[in-house]
Amino acid sequence: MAEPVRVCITGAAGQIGYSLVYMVGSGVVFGNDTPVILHLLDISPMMGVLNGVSMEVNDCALPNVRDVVATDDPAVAFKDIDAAFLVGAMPRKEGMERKDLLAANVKIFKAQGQALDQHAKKSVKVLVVGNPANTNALICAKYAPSIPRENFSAMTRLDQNRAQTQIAGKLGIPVSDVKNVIIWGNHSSTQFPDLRHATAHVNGQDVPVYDAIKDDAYLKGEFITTVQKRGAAVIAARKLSSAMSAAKAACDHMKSIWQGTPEGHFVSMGVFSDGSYNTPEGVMYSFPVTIQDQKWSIVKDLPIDDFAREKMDITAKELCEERDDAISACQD
Ligand SMILES: NC(=O)C1=CN([C@@H]2O[C@H](COP(=O)(O)OP(=O)(O)OC[C@H]3O[C@@H](n4cnc5c(N)ncnc54)[C@H](O)[C@@H]3O)[C@@H](O)[C@H]2O)C=CC1
Ligand SMILES: O=C(O)CCC(=O)C(=O)O
Repeated sequence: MAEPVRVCITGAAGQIGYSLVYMVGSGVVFGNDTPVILHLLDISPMMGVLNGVSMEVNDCALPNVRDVVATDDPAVAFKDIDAAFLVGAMPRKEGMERKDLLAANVKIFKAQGQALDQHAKKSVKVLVVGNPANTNALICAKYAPSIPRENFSAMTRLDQNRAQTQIAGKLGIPVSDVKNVIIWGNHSSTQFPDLRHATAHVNGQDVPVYDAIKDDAYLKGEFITTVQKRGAAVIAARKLSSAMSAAKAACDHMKSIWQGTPEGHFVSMGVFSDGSYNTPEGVMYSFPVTIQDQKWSIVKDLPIDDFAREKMDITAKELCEERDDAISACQD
């Protein structure tokens, strides 16, 4: 068996945490041959609940879980960790946009960036889930200057999973037969779920989704708004934000980082823009990436038509505004 991987989950006493802790412990992310030591962080008033979560993980008798550390001290939670799921943050309520959370949540990510900088391994891979995820990831990386900024990413995998599922449902095929859907930009209602480069496995071959569905009005209209507004639809139905699906997407994202992407497949995640596709350099923009040896590369040179360009610019503008607001909130 490999050496244990130390994995921190923040907000571990919350909704997403409740599913995520189990999934990470089950071996689906780091591999069945890789033991994990779970570092669970939440705030002091939640320690009773967190201890209950910790008891339950132990009671799951998961062969991969070597130890569980439950704490309200970031210095303990981030000590020598290899991977972090930063979930702990306030979720939005009905009627709010995710950016309405910025002022409250961004300071958490400033403080956690500083703590990661001091206590985590320099090779730590940090996935930011707490909203607004792209901008929180940017702030977290900014305050952790000793950790390479490529090690930080923001979650748009839930949007990718939602988009794939919509298309699979429309075609009546398994979700695994839809590939290379792209989420561009922000994990917000301005995101652009793009099917121009996606394929579906139909009648024994991979065909472009546009050719398989043959309904441009749907693909450029209802499909996009359904994915953009899916988070709000779940809140309206459940009176709570997505949790099980968010935990699954977080596992998919970290598994892609840890285990790489299969040949010919790409996945979407928020990463630092290098200006690719004329996006603003330095914001955490969601791009299609491939991953090898735990390093991501933006998929280059995909053709972008006028329809896509306009949508990619709208979400870029929002990310620049969020970045500016976040930087001033951190100076207050
Ligand atoms: N990027 C994405 O696709 C998604 C992001 N989210 C976001 O994830 C976040 C968490 O959502 P839920 O688990 O539903 O919320 P929740 O309210 O059920 O749990 C959040 C937990 O974080 C804890 N927490 C708050 N401040 C903390 C801090 N400084 N350090 C450690 N823990 C802290 C809380 O005590 C609570 O236990 C929200 O911001 C939500 O909007 C949710 C779904 C999808
Ligand atoms: O929509 C929200 O604000 C909470 C959960 C989320 O980000 C999502 O479901 O996509």
